Amino acid sequence: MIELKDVRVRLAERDVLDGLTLTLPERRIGVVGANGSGKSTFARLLNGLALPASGSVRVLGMDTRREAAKIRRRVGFVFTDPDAQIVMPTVAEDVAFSLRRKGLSKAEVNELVTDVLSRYGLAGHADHPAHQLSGGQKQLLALCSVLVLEPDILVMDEPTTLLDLRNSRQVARVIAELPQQVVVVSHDLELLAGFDRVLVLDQGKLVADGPPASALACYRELMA
Ligand SMILES: Nc1ncnc2c1ncn2[C@@H]1O[C@H](COP(=O)(O)OP(=O)(O)OP(=O)(O)O)[C@@H](O)[C@H]1O
Repeated sequence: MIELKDVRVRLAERDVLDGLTLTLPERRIGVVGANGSGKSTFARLLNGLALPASGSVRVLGMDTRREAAKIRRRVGFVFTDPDAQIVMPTVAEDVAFSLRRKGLSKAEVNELVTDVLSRYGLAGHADHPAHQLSGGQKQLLALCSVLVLEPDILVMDEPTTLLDLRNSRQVARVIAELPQQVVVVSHDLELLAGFDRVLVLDQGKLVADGPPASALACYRELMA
């Protein structure tokens, strides 16, 4: 559960989000809006990477201002650029690196890594250099490295921006099958069409909020 109460975010002496009051219990939540409308800032609010200047953000019952470290352990964040998230030389090592703080044995780590890579079609690439994967495979690897930690909530900032239609659809299928709550910032309207709820931001304000059909119609009108 995610709850925002009268949230305002200021960056460089400007309100980039304002007046956001939301309760988000749905499993698949999309966020759409023009460039610069505040979507990434909204995503960053959900794990305490951005903090409200006023109002409050509560995630899993915790206030992001007071318990950001705890929240970050339970909210997985997938950034737009997978290269920024890949830190180890090979695919398997990169996923294993995510598990370094879990205190698991080598065999347990190997089992979890093998399992997540095979679930997302990367098993054959386990020993390949991570930076030589295609853009889509890198995006899947970044997702694997977050999912292996079994977060309670997954936040994704434009997860299909770099992808062709086939890989976008693969990520859409992955998202559809995930058991946890997922919040996705995206310009990919095909992806968001299958979600439970879509928020439309414009100049830092929530201008539409509802099922994808009506929210995306509002977004299209805004962009016309
Ligand atoms: N660190 C920062 N310092 C100052 N201003 C910032 C900072 N980060 C973002 N902004 C500003 O806040 C506003 C919202 O940015 P944000 O990245 O949240 O928008 P967005 O909707 O995700 O945009 P896009 O679709 O282009 O990724 C923009 O005007 C941006 O210039």
